[in-house]
Amino acid sequence: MFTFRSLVTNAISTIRRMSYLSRLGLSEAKIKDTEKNAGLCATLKRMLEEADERGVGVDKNTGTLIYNLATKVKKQEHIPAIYNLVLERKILNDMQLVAALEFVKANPVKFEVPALEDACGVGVVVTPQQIREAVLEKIEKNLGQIKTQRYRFNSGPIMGMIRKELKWSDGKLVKQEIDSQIASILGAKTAEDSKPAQKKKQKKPEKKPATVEVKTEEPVELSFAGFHKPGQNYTTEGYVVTDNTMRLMKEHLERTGGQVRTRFPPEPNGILHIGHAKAININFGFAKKHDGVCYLRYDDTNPEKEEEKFFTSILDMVTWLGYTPFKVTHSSDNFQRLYDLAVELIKSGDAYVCHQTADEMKGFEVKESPWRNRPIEESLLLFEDMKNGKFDEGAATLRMKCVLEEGKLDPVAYRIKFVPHHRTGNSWCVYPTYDYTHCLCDSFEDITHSLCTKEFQSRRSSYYWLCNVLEQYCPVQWEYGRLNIGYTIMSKRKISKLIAEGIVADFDDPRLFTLTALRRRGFPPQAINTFVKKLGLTGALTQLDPLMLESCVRDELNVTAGRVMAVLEPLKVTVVSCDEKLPYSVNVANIPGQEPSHQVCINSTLFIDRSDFRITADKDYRRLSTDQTVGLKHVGMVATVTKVEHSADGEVSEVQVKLAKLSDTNKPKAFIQWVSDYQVAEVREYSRLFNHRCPEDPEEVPGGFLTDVNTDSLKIYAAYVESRIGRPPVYTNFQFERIGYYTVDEDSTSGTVVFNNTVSLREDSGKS
Ligand SMILES: Nc1ncnc2c1ncn2[C@@H]1O[C@H](COP(=O)(O)OP(=O)(O)OP(=O)(O)O)[C@@H](O)[C@H]1O
Ligand SMILES: NC(=O)CC[C@H](N)C(=O)O
Repeated sequence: MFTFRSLVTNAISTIRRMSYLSRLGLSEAKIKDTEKNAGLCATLKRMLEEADERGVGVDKNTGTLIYNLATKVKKQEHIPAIYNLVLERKILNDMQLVAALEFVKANPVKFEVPALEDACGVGVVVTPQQIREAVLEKIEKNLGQIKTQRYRFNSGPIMGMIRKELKWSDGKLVKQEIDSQIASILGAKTAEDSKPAQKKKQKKPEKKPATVEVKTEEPVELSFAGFHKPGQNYTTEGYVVTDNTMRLMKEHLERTGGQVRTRFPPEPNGILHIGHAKAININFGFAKKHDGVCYLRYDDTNPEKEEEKFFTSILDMVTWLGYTPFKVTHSSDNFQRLYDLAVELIKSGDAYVCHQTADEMKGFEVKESPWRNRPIEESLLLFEDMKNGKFDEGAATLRMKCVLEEGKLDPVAYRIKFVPHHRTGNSWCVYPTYDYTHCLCDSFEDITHSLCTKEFQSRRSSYYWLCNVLEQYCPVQWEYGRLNIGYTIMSKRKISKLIAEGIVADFDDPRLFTLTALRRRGFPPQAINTFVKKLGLTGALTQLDPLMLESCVRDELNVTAGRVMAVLEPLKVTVVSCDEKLPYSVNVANIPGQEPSHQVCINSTLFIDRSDFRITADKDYRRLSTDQTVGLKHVGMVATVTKVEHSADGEVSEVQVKLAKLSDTNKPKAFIQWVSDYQVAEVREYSRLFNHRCPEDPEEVPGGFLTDVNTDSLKIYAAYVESRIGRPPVYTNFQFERIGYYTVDEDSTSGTVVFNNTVSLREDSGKS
């Protein structure tokens, strides 16, 4: 309950806090914000006390410098050296302060004060005369523009150039000088000068022609801005510098020659999905861009889930996406080395054998292990017992004495599993965990950038801690956003469920978003790479719409897929008369605007799609009917219906037409595809496997993802396709004119080609 006394005490303490924070010249809002950060408040208080002890007055400028130093500095131990320069009035502005902070960041272990002073321009005086002369020179160079643009002239670039030339000049003085020199050239502002600038009329973008455009765009590139240079690990946020850091870094650089080294580290417990394509592009792409190398490292520390077929298919997919690993390695290559280091970790008192159960360790508010402080000798013996199979599974673990970011205490380094390993057989019954293995394997491989998804951010502290405590070279971990796609699921366990329920055929069912499924559906690897690159390193945390990926696929196939005429539901058309002698052939480019070409031949029997004929046309219907003509693609003919035949059940069974040469007087509303010399092919049409964007979200789908399955996601047609294409190799891409893109499926036989629908021609018709 609030008493009058407590209210008064609170008010007094607020006034006290306010009074020292307000000495810094901060706004009230900033003071309120700062008060929320007890650590920062304590630092600021200490700094002000020091200024008082040394008798240095704190004016507004010094106040701002103090506040900026306290908030921008990454390591508390760097404050005294820089603060000293502030109190000695040697650092006078923010630019110098930033330079000082940069300097200490780049020299984390030791630095001499004169070098620091040099780096932040202590004692460098830029006189008003120097500023005047530099401004004059730039103004003269831009005189023409200044006179025509008058007060609309953008002086920003001049300002930038001068700040570069006269590095420690006072920005305010430079700006004043530029303004005053411009004013002396132009004289007072006129009424015209004060009018708002007229916006340039923007030309309406021209409507895209319906024909195919040849892509001229540069390939999309991922931007890796912000990543550190090899050797500069210690400049990165949160990196921990120890007495060994610089020595280990020097040795690392001697081994690598300063080369960028990354790794793509999948667990070989399933096949890769579209999310992994992002990880592959980031790891291989970054290395490639910097003439570096990327390892493919199988993170094989969970023996029960690993299978040979996964190892093979992972490498297969990396290669398919166009990347070649520098070396293929395995975490298990290092099992002995990792074990030896674990022994060292126990010896240094940084790990212990624990007998808490998995349940006791779960959650975040767990109690400290009662075995945490057991004698080192005891842990050494017990760890050996663990290795020698003297404990049951779950009866003992090796735990590291460190705290994860989220407050989780003492992550497990080793657990017991009586499971033979795919590569090491029965040699081991203790297996290292991700937290123990990953950073050390990165270190052994001299990885410079350990790139992983955001959920590993909370493991950064244990990553750095372990490398440092074992005195191993410590790479830098960088995180990027996970890629998730809507209307599908990617978890291996859930896909297995779909297979078990008979909803999809296997992991490579073209309705899934695994990489093998996308290859089978005809998605070109280049399109997948472009999609991932367009998203960039960050990316939505929510589900992206698959339409974005499909659009990249269309762009790619538009310029690479050969054109073919096909009809999914054939309707027989008999030509009763024709201006040309039948059969009649023409030459058609395989891909518009490109070589080579092929012949299409029309004869007196042809087939069109059922959807392209109606008995009568309404005003929106543009294709063939008894009262409307239609053009036949490529041959320049116009069809007019002369008779319609029906089968016994009343369905249209045949249409008879006469064909006239296309002329200025008989132009039809539309041209349709047709086939004369055809082969029958099986065409599989797919639509989304799930009805909701997030089938795993209980709010969207309370009944669970299995209840959200679209039961109509596969349709099979016995289509007629131009016979000239014969038996094309599996994964050959085609555009079925006016329908969509298709690829040859591996189920094709010597008798029948099976096609999978890749995407429709246009986005809207792709929606199910
Ligand atoms: N959806 C995703 N988006 C981007 N990167 C991913 C995605 N899924 C996994 N990765 C990254 O790919 C690399 C190898 O992944 P690994 O197969 O071990 O991950 P995982 O999380 O087990 O995948 P899964 O989603 O199949 O469970 C890791 O660096 C991981 O962070
Ligand atoms: N750091 C990482 O990239 C994590 C890789 C690891 N194989 C995992 O996903 O569990």
